[in-house]
Amino acid sequence: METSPSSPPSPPEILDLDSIRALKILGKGATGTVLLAHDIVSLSSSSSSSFAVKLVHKSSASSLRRARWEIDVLRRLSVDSNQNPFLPRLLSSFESPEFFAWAVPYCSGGDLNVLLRRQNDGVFSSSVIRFYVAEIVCALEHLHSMGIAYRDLKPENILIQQSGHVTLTDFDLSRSLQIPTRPQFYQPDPELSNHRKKNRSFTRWISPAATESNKTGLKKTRSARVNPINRRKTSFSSGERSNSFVGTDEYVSPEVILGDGHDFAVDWWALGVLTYEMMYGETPFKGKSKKETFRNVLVKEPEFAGRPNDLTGLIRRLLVKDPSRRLGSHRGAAEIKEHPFFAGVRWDLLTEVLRPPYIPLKDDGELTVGAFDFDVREYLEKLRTTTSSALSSPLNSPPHVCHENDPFIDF
Ligand SMILES: Nc1ncnc2c1ncn2[C@@H]1O[C@H](COP(=O)(O)OP(=O)(O)OP(=O)(O)O)[C@@H](O)[C@H]1O
Repeated sequence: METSPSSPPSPPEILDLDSIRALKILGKGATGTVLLAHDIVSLSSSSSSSFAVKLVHKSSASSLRRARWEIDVLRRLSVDSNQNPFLPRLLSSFESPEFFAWAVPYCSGGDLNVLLRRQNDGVFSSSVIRFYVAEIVCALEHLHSMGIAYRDLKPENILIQQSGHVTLTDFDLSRSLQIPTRPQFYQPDPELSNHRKKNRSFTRWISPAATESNKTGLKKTRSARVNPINRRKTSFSSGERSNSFVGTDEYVSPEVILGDGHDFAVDWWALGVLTYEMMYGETPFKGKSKKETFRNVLVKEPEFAGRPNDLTGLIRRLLVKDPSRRLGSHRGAAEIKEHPFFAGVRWDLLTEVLRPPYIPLKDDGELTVGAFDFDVREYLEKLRTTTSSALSSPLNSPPHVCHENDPFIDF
């Protein structure tokens, strides 16, 4: 059974659109536009005073519902006891009859998809994969412990903070599910929390070519949503499962395609696809068409070049088609953390790693306040009066291509 979020924390600050200016468009997805903005009242031109503002037009019942839900999740993540270093928090929000706008911390390093494509051979080394996957596991563990299945894990939704650590973004497809009551599901390892030493093991650098931030384009490259091939009506057999059909086709799990209901294990499947993509530069089940991709997801076993090792072993265990046998399905993230690929990882010290694989350059010129900034209200007015596909930005960014085949009927 789906659960409604627990009682909302105290309301965050209202985002005052008259006191902010936008510096550039950071990205456009199916539902929203994300701007880099700064507060003109604070009079500071440093990048640390900048933040990201997501704008969503209430163009349909589904965009309204999804934006409300995303703000709700962010609000819950902002409560002191729920804050996590790999998840965003809500800085402020604003709602008009036509729009939602909300501010979250700015991640200056772009997304993992762009970073991966900029590597010479389009792949990460296993130590870099270990670093990123470890942080993503912690983020998912935290969401699951709050009863939230993320359901949209893919490289485009993993942002790199100025510190080099990751942040998950885009919670509009996430969903509240009942937290499993299995013993030890979310028990942290008491051994780990006793030690607080610095860990410098992840010191490998990524190609310098990656130090440019996302300049390859503004829209997400592969954010096409999947079409339902089987949209059975909800038939929950247990309170922990959801039947809505969501995700991105190459990342979608077998149980979602089959419409059998799904739970937190969908995130561990997507983690397997993501890890495979970081290792080989391509996803394991991609076909020539969506239909072929789904068929592959259902019947094809992932192919691994080279000798088996801990990394391929981890991926294999995550890409088990039966969700009840998949790594993570019984004791959650604890099972994944115990996998030999992570041997030696100090889970409690991830944020203290001094040199993550890639640290974005500090102000690379994009944040020159006053040079190109534009009025957010004027931009909203343009959004209102122009169809999304015809809209061009004040900074001549490419037109937004919308990939949506709205899968949210059940949402
Ligand atoms: N905090 C942030 N810092 C920097 N860039 C960001 C931030 N939040 C979002 N972006 C950029 O904006 C893009 C779109 O953001 P987001 O995924 O939230 O939008 P969306 O409309 O919900 O996308 P989707 O089509 O997947 O639903 C991201 O891929 C990223 O490039």
